Amino acid sequence: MKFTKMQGAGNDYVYVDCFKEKVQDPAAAAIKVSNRNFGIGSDGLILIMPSEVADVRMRMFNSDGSESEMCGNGIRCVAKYAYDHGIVSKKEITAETGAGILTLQLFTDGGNKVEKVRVNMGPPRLTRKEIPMLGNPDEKVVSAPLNVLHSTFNITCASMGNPHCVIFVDDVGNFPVEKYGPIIENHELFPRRTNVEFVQVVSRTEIRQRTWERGAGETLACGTGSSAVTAACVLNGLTEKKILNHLLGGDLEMEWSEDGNIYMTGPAVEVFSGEIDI
Ligand SMILES: N[C@H](CCC[C@H](N)C(=O)O)C(=O)O
Repeated sequence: MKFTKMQGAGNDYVYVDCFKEKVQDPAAAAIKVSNRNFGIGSDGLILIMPSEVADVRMRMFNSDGSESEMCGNGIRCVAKYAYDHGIVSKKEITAETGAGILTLQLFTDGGNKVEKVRVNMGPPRLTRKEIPMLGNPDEKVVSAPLNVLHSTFNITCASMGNPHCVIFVDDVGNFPVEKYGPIIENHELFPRRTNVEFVQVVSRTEIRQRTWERGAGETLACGTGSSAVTAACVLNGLTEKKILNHLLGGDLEMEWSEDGNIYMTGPAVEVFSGEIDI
């Protein structure tokens, strides 16, 4: 199988061009290629596929083999791959994902390669039934208490096609993400598990985020997570609607626009290509 390794803000995936390649068992392939000792090393596997309703289609598998509806850092890399490798020739493209059809705007460098992508991530879905979460299906979850081990956290939850649970902390750099992340990911409140974002508010326009991803553990960045966090910051009255988010692997520019959609702008980088037996 031919592949291309790409990363967006340090959130790295193995990308396969399914305009050319066929992947029989993507869940098994994701587990194999993601392994950082016995495989290529990545947070998961992303398939770049033809679509009947958009310019390109993305399917995304976590490093544990589970499939997610959406991946924010991944969709920017899919757009870069599609443009740089001649699948599309426009700078505004559409992509079919498990979270619907998204519109992306591509920004190129001097060599006409994509270096930055702005994605309309759509609106945050805020009710329990949309996330999904147990409890009153039509209720929003904004700063609701959740007991974990011997601590109580106030959680704000949103779906960007995939589920997110946002928790504000004082010192995100020293927060024990590995201790609380997996317990919240697998908490009975979330029937499809959840991604967990820990966030420190720096100012009305700047935040820091660390992410415990469903199916992958702590990663250097999460684009859908950053979108859910943007909504959570505003819903809790902590920031403006336009913020700069510092993640472990880089920065994302975020905006919850007046049109109700969340816009994410960030880098997309091709690292190397190769072939692997699967
Ligand atoms: N890192 C990705 C999200 C992966 C989400 C995945 N872990 C899930 O199961 O939903 C992003 O940039 O949006």
